[in-house]
Amino acid sequence: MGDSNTRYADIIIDISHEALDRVFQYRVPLSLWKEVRPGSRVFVPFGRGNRETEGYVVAIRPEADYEESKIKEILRVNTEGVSVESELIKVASFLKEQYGSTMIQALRTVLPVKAKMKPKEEVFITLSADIEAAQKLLAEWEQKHYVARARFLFLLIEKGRITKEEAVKGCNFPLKEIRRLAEQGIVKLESRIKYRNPFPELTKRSTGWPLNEEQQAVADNFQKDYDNGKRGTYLLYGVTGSGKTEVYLALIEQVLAKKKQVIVLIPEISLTYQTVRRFYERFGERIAVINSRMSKGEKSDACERIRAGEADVIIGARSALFAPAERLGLIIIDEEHDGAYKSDTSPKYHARETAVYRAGLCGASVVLGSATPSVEAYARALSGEYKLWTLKKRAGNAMLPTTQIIDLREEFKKGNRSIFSGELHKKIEERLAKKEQIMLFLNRRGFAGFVSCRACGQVIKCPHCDVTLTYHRNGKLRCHYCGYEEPFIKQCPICKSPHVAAFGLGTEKVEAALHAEFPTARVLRMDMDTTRRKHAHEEMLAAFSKGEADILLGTQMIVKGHDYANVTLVGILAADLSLHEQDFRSGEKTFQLLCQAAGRAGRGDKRGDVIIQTYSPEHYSITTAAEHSYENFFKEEYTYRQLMGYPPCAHMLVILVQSGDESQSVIARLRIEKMIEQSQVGQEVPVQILAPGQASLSKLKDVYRQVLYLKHKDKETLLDLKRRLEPVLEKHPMFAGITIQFDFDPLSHY
Ligand SMILES: Nc1ncnc2c1ncn2[C@@H]1O[C@H](COP(=O)(O)OP(=O)(O)OP(=O)(O)O)[C@@H](O)[C@H]1O
Ligand SMILES: [Zn+2]
Ligand SMILES: [Zn+2]
Repeated sequence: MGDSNTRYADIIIDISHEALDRVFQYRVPLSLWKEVRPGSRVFVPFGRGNRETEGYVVAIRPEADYEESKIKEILRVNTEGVSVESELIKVASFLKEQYGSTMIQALRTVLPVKAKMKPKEEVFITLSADIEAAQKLLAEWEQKHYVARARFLFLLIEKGRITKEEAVKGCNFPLKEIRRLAEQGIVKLESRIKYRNPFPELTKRSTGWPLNEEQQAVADNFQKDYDNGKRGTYLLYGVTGSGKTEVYLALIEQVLAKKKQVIVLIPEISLTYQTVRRFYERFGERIAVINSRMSKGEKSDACERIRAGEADVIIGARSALFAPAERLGLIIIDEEHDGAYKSDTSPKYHARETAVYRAGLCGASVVLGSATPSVEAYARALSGEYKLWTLKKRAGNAMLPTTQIIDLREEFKKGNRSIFSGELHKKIEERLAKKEQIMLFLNRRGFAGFVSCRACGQVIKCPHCDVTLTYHRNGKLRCHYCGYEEPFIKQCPICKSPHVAAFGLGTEKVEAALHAEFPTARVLRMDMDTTRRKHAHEEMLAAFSKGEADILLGTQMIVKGHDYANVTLVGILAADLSLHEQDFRSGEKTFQLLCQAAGRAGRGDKRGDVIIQTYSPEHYSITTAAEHSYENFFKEEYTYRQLMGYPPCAHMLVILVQSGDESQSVIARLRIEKMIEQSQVGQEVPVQILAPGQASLSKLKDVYRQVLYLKHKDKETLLDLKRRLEPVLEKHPMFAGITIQFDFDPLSHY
């Protein structure tokens, strides 16, 4: 055990991704105990000459990993100003603590990418003359035997764009000559810096729409708090099409006026031209976009601009939360309910909580926006932890669509074996005749083989867990929460119908049905298959928005934040697929999908219709979505979570145990289970342990996965348990070669 009079600090010297594996240990002198914390900047003797070098403290420990006599001491703390790195290291420490991971994993998550060398400025040459003129010129030059010149022009015509090197070195055509061609308007020279603004053709508009009354009230409220120095977390709950983006733009303007920076998080899939251009139109060159398709160099460049303060509106997906903004004043999280805000690799952090933590460190506010807030966020808004803003009406003249629920069991009884109910069929024909557009949405979640009865809609569930059983290749039905199993009987337990089957309905099948029933309709199918190619997703949406198709058919990916004025019918083909996922959040996910999908209808001047086809017309997720009533949905859902002890009413910690050896993974899981059980003896309210054994994804890339679920109403109790467990898991010989991951309040099942 460590002497209680010693304290050690893990320090990183070179703060870049590449060097992150290397942590150096130093002793913290007693006089510095108070000051030295994760994130502190300190000076230490480093290297052979013990040069005084600056480093960052990333962790404090009571024990040393090396021989005591070899450990050097920290010299002093750098108190000059706070650096954004210090802040991000504190965030990493929070991630490790709250979500469970190693400090290195946490640091790699938060620290900005630094490319070793900044990318050189590259000069590109493109044609400015039209292609026919260029070809004529090429023929002329070839005739005159202008070899270099002709070679250059030929290459340019072929490739459309070449680099200066290709021209000068490859074609032996001097830069001086290229410049002359540019002066004559034949070619154009462009420097690579241009990529910073992907929308050079857009001109900055100074103002947007004048805000309507509801929007203005929100903007005023924020301004008042901000001016009074009040910072906090706000939940902007605004129905689909209520103009939340316009509100964000107004809030950003207020914060920029205070010379602060803003981070705007958008789900990756919505990070499209359509959304980003609205920010460009308002803020022009002050924007930096960070997305996962960027190269390391581009990311590093964006980070440099942010740190230098050249860019002060940062837009990106989840990881943009860690942008090195030194003057951060506001973090906006759009579509706050989206599952993509939770990381699926360690540390499995949630951007919402992490944003609130980071904002707290630097005196920023957080605005969460959604038409269908997560149960977590709304519960916190009701409890007063967040401030709630509501937009009840659609912006402009648009009205919320009318919604009709169609019971697919009735259709089956009537003898309709088509994918489309009679009502939906009729409405599709009407829209085609009127040249209005249609979106058909296929709920593909929970596709993985839940079993239901086509005659009565009954879904086969676990008797202990209120989740669906899933069909396994071994011919059994299984519960992924508790491990319960039963044989698959091809007869409905309720109505005795033999039409019991693992459910499945693919987009291709629907497309074929559309062609058969509506032969003249132009159909655009959007799913994982048709959008694999880069930019395919955006191109298809653009084509649909230009009216190049009558029907857009797709999965989840078509529901996100699109704004098409001509869409007046939205059909949801099988609304309940996601209801039967082996997941306590399935009711919430279904409600969100339905509302967001329905929200695409009638956003222009014409009122929209929504048809929801389902086998569970009485389920509250479906009825409340049809009423556009988030409040009613929330009441039902919250009661259910309370009853079952699910988040946010209680907390859940998943421990995932992985090993290449099956029996080792089982033994390790059993060992942990025993340790936890023993630790709970005598506890007034013990942690509840659910141990289904193998995860539903029981083997992944030859790694066996065992899982434990821990439940307790106090988050602290679970965090404390994790804290006590971690050092044991690290050192105990039983866990050598075993990977153990934590997931706090999971968003998906294991
Ligand atoms: N004050 C306003 N006056 C007129 N039109 C507006 C106003 N504010 C927003 N709009 C328009 O209303 C439409 C919906 O706005 P926006 O996309 O911001 O809504 P949203 O709340 O983000 O919707 P969703 O959650 O469905 O994505 C847009 O076309 C927008 O230009
Ligand atoms: Zn069960
Ligand atoms: Zn039945």
